[in-house]
Amino acid sequence: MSVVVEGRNLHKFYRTGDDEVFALRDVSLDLSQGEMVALIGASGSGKSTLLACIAGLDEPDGGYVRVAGSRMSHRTEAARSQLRCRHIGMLMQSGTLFDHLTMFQNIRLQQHLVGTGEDEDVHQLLEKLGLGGQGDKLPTQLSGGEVARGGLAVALAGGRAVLLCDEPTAELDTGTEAAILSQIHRRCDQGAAALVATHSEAVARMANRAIHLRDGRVVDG
Ligand SMILES: Nc1ncnc2c1ncn2[C@@H]1O[C@H](COP(=O)(O)OP(=O)(O)OP(=O)(O)O)[C@@H](O)[C@H]1O
Repeated sequence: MSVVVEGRNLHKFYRTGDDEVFALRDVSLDLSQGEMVALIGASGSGKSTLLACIAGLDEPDGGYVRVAGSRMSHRTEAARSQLRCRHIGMLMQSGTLFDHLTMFQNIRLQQHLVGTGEDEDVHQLLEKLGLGGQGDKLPTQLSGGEVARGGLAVALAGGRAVLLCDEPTAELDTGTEAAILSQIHRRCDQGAAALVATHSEAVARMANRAIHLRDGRVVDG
């Protein structure tokens, strides 16, 4: 299977006052089509920073990221956004849905950004995630578990090649966790690559392999 995300020698540090925090130290990784990879590490080990650098939401201070053959890092914000919209679906703990749009409209917006337009059936996507009949509701009218599944619907919309998930099942009941994981897994079976930052053993068990981070470095198990 071909490599869709390539991260090489990534370094990232944050400066707060006189202090520097090294969030990533020489991190390299490949994600290939069809694989679900768990990103595991203690709080503060650099998981969110790595996801942000891959997604082009942040720039690494050293090294580079390529997504679907195009350079993501060290480009203008507009170029990074365009590449992200086209190739990356993101599932965060919060903030992936627009509160003033219904679930249906949230998904349509993503499809529009990806350019898949009317090809994909929104009702079917909602149905698959157990949200049939919730399409006309605003995210604020849904439960926590429904919002989480709605976030996944948005991440899956448009059939993008890469899924980046940051603690997608934290604080969810086991039923919702299982529903979300099985949909991520299914999308990988269809050819996507997923990187899932997690503390959850259930996620780690379901993944094809795991990348462990400690103090910003990739370590063995
Ligand atoms: N904007 C920032 N400014 C300063 N330091 C930051 C910033 N963002 C992250 N850090 C620091 O960088 C390190 C890595 O943080 P990061 O959020 O990537 O870890 P994480 O593994 O995702 O943690 P968690 O599991 O708690 O979400 C931590 O030491 C954190 O305090």
